[in-house]
Amino acid sequence: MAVSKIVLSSLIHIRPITCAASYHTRLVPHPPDLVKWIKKEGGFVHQAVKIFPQEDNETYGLGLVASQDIPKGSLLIALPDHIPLKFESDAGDGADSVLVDLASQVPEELWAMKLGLKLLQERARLGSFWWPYISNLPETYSVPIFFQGEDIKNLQYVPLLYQVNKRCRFLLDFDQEVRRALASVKPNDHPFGGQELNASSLGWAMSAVSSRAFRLHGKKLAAGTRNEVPMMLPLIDMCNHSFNPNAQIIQEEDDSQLLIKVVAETEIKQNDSLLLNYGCLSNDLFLLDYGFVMPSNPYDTIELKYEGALMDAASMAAGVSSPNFFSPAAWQHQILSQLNLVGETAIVKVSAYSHLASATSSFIEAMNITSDLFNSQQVSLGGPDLVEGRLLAALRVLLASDSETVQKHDLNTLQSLSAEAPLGITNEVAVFRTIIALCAIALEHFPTKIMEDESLRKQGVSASTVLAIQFRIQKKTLIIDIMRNLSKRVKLLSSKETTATQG
Ligand SMILES: C[S@@+](CC[C@H](N)C(=O)[O-])C[C@H]1O[C@@H](n2cnc3c(N)ncnc32)[C@H](O)[C@@H]1O
Repeated sequence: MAVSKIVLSSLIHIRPITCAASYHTRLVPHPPDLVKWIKKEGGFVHQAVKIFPQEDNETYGLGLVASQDIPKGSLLIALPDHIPLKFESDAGDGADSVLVDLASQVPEELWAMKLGLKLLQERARLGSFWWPYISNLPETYSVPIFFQGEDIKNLQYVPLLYQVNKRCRFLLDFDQEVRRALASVKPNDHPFGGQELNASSLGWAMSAVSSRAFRLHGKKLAAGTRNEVPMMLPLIDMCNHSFNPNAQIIQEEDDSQLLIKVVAETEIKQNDSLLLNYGCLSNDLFLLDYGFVMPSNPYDTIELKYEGALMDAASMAAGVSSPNFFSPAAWQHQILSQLNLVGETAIVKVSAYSHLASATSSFIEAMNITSDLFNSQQVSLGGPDLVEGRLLAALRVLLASDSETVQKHDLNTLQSLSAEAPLGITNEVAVFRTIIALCAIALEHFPTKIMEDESLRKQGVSASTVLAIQFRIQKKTLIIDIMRNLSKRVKLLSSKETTATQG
């Protein structure tokens, strides 16, 4: 069996997520009242703020709702400094030093696991100060590390499959590290009160943190500045996400204590949910870290490999083929280097992933995908820029007929979509047609069509299958939207060209 399949089934077998489990279900059946606890600890909760199940979407789980109209600018929640759960590595007993050692083995990009260790420690500690908070956390998370193998395949999007596999692989390896570290620990120094951890409980903690922590200012440093520190904010983290939020988090210093507040950014009507903006993230990150997908996400992108053969195939399909894709002139090559689109950086990218290379390659073999995809440059389409500047500039330059016109422009102009046709209309049309063809190639790589996805989604499939299907529908819709947008631009440019010729 391929390593990846073991990876995936391990996570699933250790802590099965049964169909009955819902994202409403908390760690204990009747957890303490979070609002009462915050107030008892000196915090503030607006009298109209209530915890409520969000009924319109299964993955929403619980949320905060206004039980009456709340004027703009009102203080909704305030947490004194001792309530947020942070990983403070300078506290000093034996148990903490084991935790600090383990945390030091977590790669920076998986920072949520560091705070996750602290969360697990507090979850295991009898009489933990944070138990009223922790017992209110969801029992399960809808992130893809807990998907069945079939649903991981159902995502159909290689860059995300790669990230999911990377996280699963990390959790299995880290499970071993944790076991090794705990084997030699004295009972009094055991950071988890003698309880064993496994990949599944580590995955629970990592997901709890990635889906709920906020990065805010931490303690004051000697230089008077403050670091950005991830922290879990009880009650505040009951707010769901929107790109049009009606609430925002602010931090205030009060007698050198940091106070964390949530304030109404707009007027909030009775029965409206309190919504925060978690960030301008792609659906890959929303799904990996939070376990949901944003429909029509303006920050979603698709990743493509920048590679001569692919660009050539696309330009050929667009009817604008150029030998330059395989053998750029020296001046073109120089610009490609400035754009980081030749050889060297490919190696840097691969080495960043190299500790997971073996797991990844078997996963990718199992998925029938060539690992070559990760050996090349990634460029993106979509998001606010529509076309990543590096790709735009590379195509403009490679499809340009002479160096003189190109030399008239700086790299920023060449990378900008709003710089209208800097190398002439014919060049710009050829560039857009090539990108449209790239989109068509990307679309063909998905094994199913949107219509098939839609009908599958209606067939009473599991919540994680629905999520995987939603994810891939959004990616395909994004590609089609990019093609539409660029086609419009081509039409507009072509009509300008015709007018100019007729004139
Ligand atoms: C910070 S918590 C918010 C409180 C959470 N709903 C609960 O039940 O505890 C983030 C989680 O809420 C859900 N969520 C938040 N915003 C969402 C949205 N716009 N669409 C779907 N699910 C959302 C996701 O499950 C996400 O992982």
